[in-house]
Amino acid sequence: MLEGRNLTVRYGGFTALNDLSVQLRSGMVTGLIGPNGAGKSTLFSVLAGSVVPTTGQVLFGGEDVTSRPPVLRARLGLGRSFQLSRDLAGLTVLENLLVAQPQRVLEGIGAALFRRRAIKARQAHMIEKARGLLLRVDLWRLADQPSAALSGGQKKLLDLCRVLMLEPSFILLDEPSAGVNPTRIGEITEFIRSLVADGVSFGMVEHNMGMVAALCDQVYALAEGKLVAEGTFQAVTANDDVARAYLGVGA
Ligand SMILES: Nc1ncnc2c1ncn2[C@@H]1O[C@H](COP(=O)(O)OP(=O)(O)OP(=O)(O)O)[C@@H](O)[C@H]1O
Repeated sequence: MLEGRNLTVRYGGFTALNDLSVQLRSGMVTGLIGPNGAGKSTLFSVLAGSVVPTTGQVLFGGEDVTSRPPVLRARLGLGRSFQLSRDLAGLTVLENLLVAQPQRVLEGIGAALFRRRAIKARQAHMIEKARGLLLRVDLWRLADQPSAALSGGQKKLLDLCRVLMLEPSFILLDEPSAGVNPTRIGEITEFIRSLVADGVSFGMVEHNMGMVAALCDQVYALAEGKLVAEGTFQAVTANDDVARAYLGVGA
């Protein structure tokens, strides 16, 4: 489980998150929804480790990770999506996955003798892993193409495959439907579903309510840095306070 306890984030005098607590349970997909400026991205960043909360705690699998940066959270099995960066856009589809793996440096005198063989074996293993993932999302046929040539939806799938190279147990997704042609959103939804069936848990910030309805087992609705409602998609969207928050009407 990924848990945020009493999270507050202040930027100068502005409170972006106000004593907010969430529990993103294992084995399911949790959606973080709310109108613009509600604090979703801030909460995502705090859970992922790129923002340290002013007060409050983040626990992953019961361990306090509040001040651990994303790279250390990744080692514990917490992955997060990144938009395709300009650096990676110049690489091929396959290369994008091969750079995802952190280098494991072999140490010691004896290790030096075996290093070259170990690196070769490791590369072969990574290529096999990347191939398996790319086959699942129908991108293997484009393995040697520059990733910049992919469609918005294909880039999202590639982005997700890059996260999966690190074999996380829990993945945070920042707007998986953003920049994707609406007719292709179903493919991303299906891939996430298949990963949940494999045992991967997800938390996602998402504006597309169709995708939230199709994927999320539990939903947290935020407004003005606070929690407005939590529960199933149906329960949360039927909540009057949530409706008011989206309409911008004072409670
Ligand atoms: N680094 C920052 N410095 C100052 N204010 C910030 C900073 N980051 C976010 N904010 C403010 O905190 C509030 C919450 O922003 P956040 O991006 O978390 O909202 P959001 O729910 O993700 O919105 P959107 O759906 O528009 O992305 C906003 O009013 C925003 O202007």
